[in-house]
Amino acid sequence: MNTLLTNVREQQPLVLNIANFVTMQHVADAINVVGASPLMTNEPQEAAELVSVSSAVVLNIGTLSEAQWPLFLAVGQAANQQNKPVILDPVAVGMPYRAQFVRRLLEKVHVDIIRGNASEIAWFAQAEVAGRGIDTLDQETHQQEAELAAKNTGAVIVQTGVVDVITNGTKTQTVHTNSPLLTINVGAGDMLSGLIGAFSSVTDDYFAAGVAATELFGEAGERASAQVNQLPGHFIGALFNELYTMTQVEVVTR
Ligand SMILES: Nc1ncnc2c1ncn2[C@@H]1O[C@H](COP(=O)(O)OP(=O)(O)O)[C@@H](O)[C@H]1O
Ligand SMILES: Cc1ncsc1CCOP(=O)(O)O
Ligand SMILES: [Mg+2]
Repeated sequence: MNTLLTNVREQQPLVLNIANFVTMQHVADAINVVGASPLMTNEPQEAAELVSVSSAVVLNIGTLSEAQWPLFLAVGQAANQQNKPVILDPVAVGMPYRAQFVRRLLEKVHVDIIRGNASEIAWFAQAEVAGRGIDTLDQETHQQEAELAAKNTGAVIVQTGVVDVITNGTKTQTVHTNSPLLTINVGAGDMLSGLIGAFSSVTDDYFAAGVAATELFGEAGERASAQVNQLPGHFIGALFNELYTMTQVEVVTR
């Protein structure tokens, strides 16, 4: 049994999410079925009190707005003040408005883990990896960009792709799973960011939390893809069933 997964199911940590309105239901469900407890908010005035009952905070910029700046700031700073891990999902951060928003945010909030696709992670390395909107167009593994992003930000980087790369800038592991349906499931990355929130709630080793969550999610995706004959229509249900029932994780991690 994956020990961190056991800890999540035993401790049932509350994960506070500033979610995007496209995938928030799937993110809440993914956190819930794995054994943790999701909470979403849109009110900066309750930031400190909600962070006080949470074990981790996930900031997802997918549908951000200038009106939400006080919310991101209040929740991020409350998490820093209360020593709760902060996970950033920088959806489409290469776009100019989002880039300046994240630049401002990183000046005010310490982020512990950044989970993104290769084109999003490349932004933190001042590099370019082809992307369009929420997606990466480049299927190569960009380990150097991920390692530089970690050094630049001081965060653990979880760069997802054909091969997932987890790095703190000096130590790097790659997770090898193959579930193409995850790429065409809008919200797959958002769900993984939520799971990383759950796993980083039960350990101070955010590198290990990133690896364990990525392994679990990748294997659940593989198993679910096989169950639905690689068709997307019923994939999310099969994925939740796997996240709910899996106890063993047998992926290849190097
Ligand atoms: N080309 C791919 N083939 C198989 N799995 C992939 C591929 N790209 C990403 N994944 C998987 O899909 C999930 C979401 O990753 P990704 O699509 O990179 O994030 P986002 O949805 O934020 O763009 C991850 O679990 C990742 O391992
Ligand atoms: C389509 C879309 N637009 C803004 S957020 C979002 C969902 C992004 O989900 P993911 O990054 O997990 O694919
Ligand atoms: Mg994404």
